[in-house]
Amino acid sequence: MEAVIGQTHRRLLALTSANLYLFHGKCPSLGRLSTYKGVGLLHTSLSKTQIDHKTEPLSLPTLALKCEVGTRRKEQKNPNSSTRKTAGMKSALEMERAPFAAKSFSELGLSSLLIKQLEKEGLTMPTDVQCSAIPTIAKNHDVVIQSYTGSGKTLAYVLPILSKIGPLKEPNGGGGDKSNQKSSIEAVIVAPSRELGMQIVREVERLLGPTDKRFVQQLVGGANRSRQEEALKKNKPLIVVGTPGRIAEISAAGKLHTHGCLFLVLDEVDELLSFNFREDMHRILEHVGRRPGVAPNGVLGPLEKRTERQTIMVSATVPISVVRVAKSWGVNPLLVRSTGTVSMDSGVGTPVDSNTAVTQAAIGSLPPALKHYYCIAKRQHKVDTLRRCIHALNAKMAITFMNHTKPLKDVVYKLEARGVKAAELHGDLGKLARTTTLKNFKDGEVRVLATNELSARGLDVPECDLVVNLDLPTDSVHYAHRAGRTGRLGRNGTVVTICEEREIFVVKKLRRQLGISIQLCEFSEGKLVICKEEQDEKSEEAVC
Ligand SMILES: Nc1ncnc2c1ncn2[C@@H]1O[C@H](COP(=O)(O)OP(=O)(O)OP(=O)(O)O)[C@@H](O)[C@H]1O
Repeated sequence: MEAVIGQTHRRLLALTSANLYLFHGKCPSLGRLSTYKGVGLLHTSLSKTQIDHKTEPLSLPTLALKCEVGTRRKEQKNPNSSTRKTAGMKSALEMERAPFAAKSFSELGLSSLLIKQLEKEGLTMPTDVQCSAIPTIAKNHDVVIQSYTGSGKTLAYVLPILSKIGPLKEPNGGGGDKSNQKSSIEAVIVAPSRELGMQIVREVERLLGPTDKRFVQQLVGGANRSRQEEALKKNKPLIVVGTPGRIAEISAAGKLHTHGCLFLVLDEVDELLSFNFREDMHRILEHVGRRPGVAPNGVLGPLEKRTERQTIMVSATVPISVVRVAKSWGVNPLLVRSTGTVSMDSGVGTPVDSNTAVTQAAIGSLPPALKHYYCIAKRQHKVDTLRRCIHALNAKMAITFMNHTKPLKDVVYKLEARGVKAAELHGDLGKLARTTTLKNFKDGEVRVLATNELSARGLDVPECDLVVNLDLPTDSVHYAHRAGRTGRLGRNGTVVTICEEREIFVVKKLRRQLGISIQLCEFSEGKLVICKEEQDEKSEEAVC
C-alpha cells in the first residue's frame, strides 16, 4: 500500500495512533518488564520498502516495520521451538504510534500560501505538538515547547513564523508581494551546533522554495564569516539561523540589525544555557527585538526602534534552569506540549533538588515506541559487540555514541576491518569533513556513524533505526537526546547501551529516572536474546 498520509488516511492514522502500538507502545507493564523473569528472543527486520523517503513524503509504508517477537528460554537454541508462540506478545508489529493529530494544517490558522506549500512538500497532517504550538504562537504568546525527540518541534515554530513573515504570510498581510517586504531581520533562530543550524535552514528553505530561499540565511560557526556578511547585505534575509557565537560576533561587528526583530527562537534551549554560550547568549538576548517591559516609562533611548519580540524556547528536555530563564527571557511564557498548553506556573518547575531536576527534565522526552536494551561487554570487546548488535538487529543506519573524540577513530577502523562501512563525526573535524560525513551517512553510503555528544541533539536522520551507547551517557537528559536520534516521528527504533559489568548500576538508575524498560540482552547466533536479570536491586547485579 503506497498511501501518502493525507485526508484519506487521517482516520486510519487516528485509529492507529489510538490503538496500534502493539508491543512496547501500549504495554502497561513496561516499567515492570525489567523485573520480568522471562527470557526472550526478539528479531527485528526492516522491510525493504519501509523507510525510503529521502524525497518522498511520509507514507504509511515508510512508517511500517515488521518485528517478529517471540520468547524462549535462553538455553533453548532451537529457533523452531514452540515456545516462540507462547510468548504472550504480538507476533507482528506493523506500526508504532505515529504522533499525528487528527487535524489538518488548514485547521490551525496558517496562511493559505503556506498550506499550499506544505501540500507541495507532501506535508498534510500536523503532529500533536504542532497542533498545540501553532495556534499558541499565532496568538503572540511566548512559549516553551517541550515534546519528545523527533515529534516535529522544528515545524511547530517555523510554521507560525512563516505564516506571519516573508513571502508565504497571509495575503492580506502582504504575502506574495515581494516589493512589500521589510528588509530587516524579522526572526532569529539560535541553535547550539552548526549541524542543527543547517538542518533548520534546510527545513525553512524547503518551505520557501527555490526562488525565495534567499529569505533565510545561515550564520553558523565554522563557515566563512565574510561570505555570510556579504550575503546578509546582498540578500536582505528576513530570517537568520545560526550558532550563538557567530550571531553574536556579526551582531557585535554591526553587520546584523535585529532590533526590529519579531521572533527569537532558542532551539535546544537547555543546551544554550551552558556556560560556553553565556556571553554570546547575553548579547543575543539584549539585541534581538525589544524585551517587553524594557522601558516601562516609554523612555526607550537608543533602543527606540525596537519592537517587542516574541520568545520561543524549544527542547525535548526542560530542566528547572529552563523554567527559570523562560520566565525572565519571556513574558508569561506558556508551556506547550503534545497534550496541550499550560501556564509555566502550573506546578511546572517547582523547586526540587538537583537529582530530581535532571530526572524531571528527561521525563516524557523519549518517543514511546523506542525499545531500549543493554548488554554487558568488556571494554576491549565493545566494538565487536556493536558489530554483532548491528547484524542481529539488521540495522540499516546506526549512530554510536562515545564520550570522547579520540577513540572514535579506533571504532571506525575496527568496524571497517570487519566490513562495516563507518565514519567518525565530531567537532575536531573541519567544516568540510563534517558536512561530507553527515551527507554520506544520510545518503546511506556509511552504515555506522561513530560520534560524540555533538550529534546527540537535534540531528534528524529519519532512516536511523539504531542508536548504540558505547560509553554511558552522563545522565538521563543525555541518554534521552542520544536515544532520540532513532524512532523519529513514530518510526521504530532501538537503543542499545553496551556497558561494563561495573556500570550496570548506572543503566538501572537511568531506567528508573526515565521510567522506561531497558532490558538486559546479549547477541547470540545473529539474534538479540533478552536475558534474565538478577532481581536483587541492592546488590545491583545482573546475570545473563
Ligand atoms: N507534520 C509533519 N508531517 C510529516 N513529517 C513531519 C511533520 N513535522 C515534522 N516532520 C518531520 O519529522 C522529522 C522530525 O522533526 P523534528 O526534527 O522537527 O523533530 P524534533 O521534535 O525537533 O526532534 P529533536 O528533539 O530530536 O530535535 C523531520 O524529518 C521533519 O521533517
